[in-house]
Amino acid sequence: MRGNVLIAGLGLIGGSIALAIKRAHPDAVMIGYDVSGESLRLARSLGVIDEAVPSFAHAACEADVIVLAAPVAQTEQLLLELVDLPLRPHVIVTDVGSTKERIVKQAWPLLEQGVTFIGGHPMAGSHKSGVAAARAHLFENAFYILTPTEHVKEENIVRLKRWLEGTKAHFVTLTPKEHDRIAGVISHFPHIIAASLVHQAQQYEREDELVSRLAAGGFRDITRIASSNPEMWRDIFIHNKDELLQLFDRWIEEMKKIRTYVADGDSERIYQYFHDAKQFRDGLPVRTKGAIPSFYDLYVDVPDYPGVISEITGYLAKERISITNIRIIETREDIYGVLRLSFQTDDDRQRAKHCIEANTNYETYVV
Ligand SMILES: NC(=O)C1=CN([C@@H]2O[C@H](COP(=O)(O)OP(=O)(O)OC[C@H]3O[C@@H](n4cnc5c(N)ncnc54)[C@H](O)[C@@H]3O)[C@@H](O)[C@H]2O)C=CC1
Ligand SMILES: O=C(O)C(=O)Cc1ccc(O)cc1
Repeated sequence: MRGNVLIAGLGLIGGSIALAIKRAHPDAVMIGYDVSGESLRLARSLGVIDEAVPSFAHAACEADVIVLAAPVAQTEQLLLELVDLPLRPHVIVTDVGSTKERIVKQAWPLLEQGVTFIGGHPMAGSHKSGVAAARAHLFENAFYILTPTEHVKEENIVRLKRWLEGTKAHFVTLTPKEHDRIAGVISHFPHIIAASLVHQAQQYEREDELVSRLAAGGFRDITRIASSNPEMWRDIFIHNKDELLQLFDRWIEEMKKIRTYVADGDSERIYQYFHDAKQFRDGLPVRTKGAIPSFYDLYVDVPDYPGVISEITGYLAKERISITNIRIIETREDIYGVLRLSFQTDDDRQRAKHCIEANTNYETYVV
């Protein structure tokens, strides 16, 4: 498809959407806007956008598709800015925010003006942020929720899906309320649990500094998302307050229940508790990418000679370090190294780094 695609907010998600759209529609002109001049420059130099613009309003009026990819509070502001602008009549406005009810509500004045707004949420990402972490394949196989209101014509939903087909995501239509309820359980609330576990460990560490030295394995796995962007999660919690308050209440009841089993030494119930959780979790559909992405990348500056990849994978295989993805990146001044290796866990990545450094003279980088 041809046309001007304006991405407002060039971070991890805006950048990844831009790359995915360009991959499927090479003739589209990708135009970027960001309040941060640095993000804008970086997006341009990484080739994530074709043009960087200083004015959102001006670019919006020339756009055929507008993707709002700022944090949710700023997305509300951007929606306000769009009201009363002389937008192109066929423009499709969408967003990528992690919450939907407040955003869709904020889009009502636009919808009433006859502008097509379709709320969106690609349900994949990372605890990383910024355009440097953007990938065209970030959303492959992930669910991409759309929350069109009844104002939106079916043909425009189809048109948006075509624009977004390079994401290779699976589109699912939900109401904004349904979205916020489900995202609350499986995405938002777990971030509070992860953060609270970290807080708890930090309090214990005041009594014994061994706590953080010994925190590894399971603790690191379950608390990975506590390293996410605090601003982004603050805004999500403010937006999805009602659902989250209910989740807090249910979680407290859940903790009381299992606490009683432990206090009573009720081994059968404790066993059953873990057993049932394992059964449900083991039955969850496995996706190669999506809600829990593997995002532990190591860049290796390798010389350009045949066999260099098998040399490196050979060293890793000897130490039984599994690689989840391997890719040669075109040499560019602003990308570290040329070989990108992805691992399932941070521990694997660290082991790989030591292994490569021990066996070769190649420089390794964790970005
Ligand atoms: N990080 C993740 O894993 C996921 C995030 N989301 C949603 O995507 C949106 C963006 O998140 P990320 O890309 O992770 O954040 P990010 O921090 O990587 O990027 C956000 C970008 O928006 C820019 N920005 C802030 N205010 C702006 C404004 N008023 N106008 C234009 N640009 C503005 C920032 O300068 C930054 O470059 C959020 O709404 C988030 O809820 C959705 C799915 C996954
Ligand atoms: O790091 C992770 O696994 C995430 O939790 C990614 C994520 C963050 C926000 C979303 O709205 C959707 C997915």
